[in-house]
Amino acid sequence: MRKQVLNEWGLKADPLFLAAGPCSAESEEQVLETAKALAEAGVSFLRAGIWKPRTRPGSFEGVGPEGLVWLERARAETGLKIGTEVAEPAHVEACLEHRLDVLWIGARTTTNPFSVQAIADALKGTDIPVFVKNPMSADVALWMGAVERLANAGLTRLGAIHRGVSSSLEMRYRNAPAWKMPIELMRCMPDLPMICDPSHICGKAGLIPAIAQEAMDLLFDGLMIEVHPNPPEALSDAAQQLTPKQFSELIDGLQLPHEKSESSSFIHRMSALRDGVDELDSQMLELLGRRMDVVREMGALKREQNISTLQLDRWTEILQDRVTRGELLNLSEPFVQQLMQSIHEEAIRQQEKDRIGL
Ligand SMILES: C=C(O[C@@H]1C=C(C(=O)O)C=C[C@H]1O)C(=O)O
Repeated sequence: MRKQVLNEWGLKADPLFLAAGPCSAESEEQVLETAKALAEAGVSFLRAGIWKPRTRPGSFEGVGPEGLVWLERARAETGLKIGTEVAEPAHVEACLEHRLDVLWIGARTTTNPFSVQAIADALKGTDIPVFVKNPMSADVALWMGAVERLANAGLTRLGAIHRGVSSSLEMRYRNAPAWKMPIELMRCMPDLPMICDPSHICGKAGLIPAIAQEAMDLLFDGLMIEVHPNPPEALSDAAQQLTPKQFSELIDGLQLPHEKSESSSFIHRMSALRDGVDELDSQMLELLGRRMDVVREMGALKREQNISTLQLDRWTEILQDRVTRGELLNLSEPFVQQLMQSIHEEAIRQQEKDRIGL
């Protein structure tokens, strides 16, 4: 259904919505060469950064409005639709002047509601499709807020792009995939088209196919992928851009799963397994409830003796022990850590609730 909406906006989404093109427009030749190579690959729109927000100054910051002329020429020569990232009202005005087909708001901009509101105001009276990338931090409310600001400005053709979140703990990827964020947005805004940007999650070309496939398995409607005719020479994000050939191979190799099956044996077997999960979840919740009963009793004892709620040595010992036990049960360290941290936070809340009367 979300794919159908994209098709209605004139953005080809069958079987997949695909946005591809260079991280940055660098020269007219580079834009045209990429566009021609992608015209055959069934992409929904040609993407190219015109204004590049870089982490530190001094690196290539985009060619500016001149690049919009190159995009228009690419559209005229190939028939591809064209889109770029906007970060401020002046960008919006320039893009509307050059009749871009699609815009997106980048992760850094989504982080700031002032910027998003200024863009929404500049877009009032138009109904150009706008995609909102997730904010840099794992904050779904900010992401939803940006979509809502655009909707409140009267825009109806809205979508989301997931590009991962920065994390000091993530070693493998440039940005942690943090799939729970787009999944939560899909749950809260089920009609919003949801695209994945594996280029920014991965940061390295070689990792992109696996993440693109994972996005398909998680019901994303499409992909936005950086493609450059000569990635090593790219002026920005050289390591994560694919050649047009690599892009086509990636798309050809994707498996597109269905959400539901008609097979009665599958339905029957899944239903039995789901009953098992329901039962285990119910036992798990009961155990957690009992754990909290014990925790509250400890809280009462501490209160009587004026002992601190937080017991750092005990907590450190618990965390280490549970991670080790989890590994024996095939549970990953980050998962057990997060689980135990959530449980500990609730334990503190329960003990403090009795203590400070919250
Ligand atoms: C339950 C206690 O209080 C806190 C909660 C803990 C827990 O949930 O396991 C551990 C240490 C304390 O920070 C305790 O002191 O043992």
